[in-house]
Amino acid sequence: MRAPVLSYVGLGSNLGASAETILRAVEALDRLPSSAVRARSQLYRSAPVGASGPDYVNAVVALDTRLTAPDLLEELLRVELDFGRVRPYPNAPRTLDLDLLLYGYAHVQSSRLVVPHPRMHLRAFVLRPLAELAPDRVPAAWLSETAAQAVTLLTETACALPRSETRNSAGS
Ligand SMILES: Nc1ncnc2c1ncn2[C@@H]1O[C@H](COP(=O)(O)OP(=O)(O)OP(=O)(O)O)[C@@H](O)[C@H]1O
Ligand SMILES: Nc1nc2c(c(=O)[nH]1)N=C(CO)CN2
Repeated sequence: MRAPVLSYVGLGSNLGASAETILRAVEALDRLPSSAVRARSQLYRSAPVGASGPDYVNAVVALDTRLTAPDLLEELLRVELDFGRVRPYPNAPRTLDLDLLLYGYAHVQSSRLVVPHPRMHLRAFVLRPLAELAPDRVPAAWLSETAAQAVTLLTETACALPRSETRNSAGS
């Protein structure tokens, strides 16, 4: 059996009940085959970057997975569809966006998947929650270069569901 790989997945939503959607999506990620959510960041609110529309809610999870990176991407795309994701035009508001930010220390470059995520270093809405979970994966220069982007913490009391529990082994 493959050894588990610690990956980091970014979650975003700016359509519907976004905070609740993010928390339910974390539960869906924890149910992925051969995978387990190890930790979830707090939730953050920010204006859309490079787009117009409602504010986003963003978070990051640490996901232990025995799936390959391409298989994990397929699962993420399936979960997005389960949450009603449609793509009418680039950067359109979305019920749920899942980005594979990091897959261990692997570098992946194919027509369908690029890891580390090629725009993560430009996005405070990714770096702030990722730095909570994995400060060693977020260079200080990236944080300072994105410091002007306003990202505010959503209070946990505003969220309907509790933080996900940490589990000890990567799925079955
Ligand atoms: N690391 C990655 N994580 C998620 N999708 C990726 C990744 N690398 C490449 N992709 C590809 O990007 C495609 C389009 O993704 P999507 O429509 O969610 O983009 P987006 O979230 O609007 O923009 P951005 O990629 O800038 O966050 C996916 O179908 C997938 O094949
Ligand atoms: N604040 C914020 N802005 C964005 C986001 C996002 O998740 N949060 N996602 C985008 C495309 O993935 C484009 N812009």
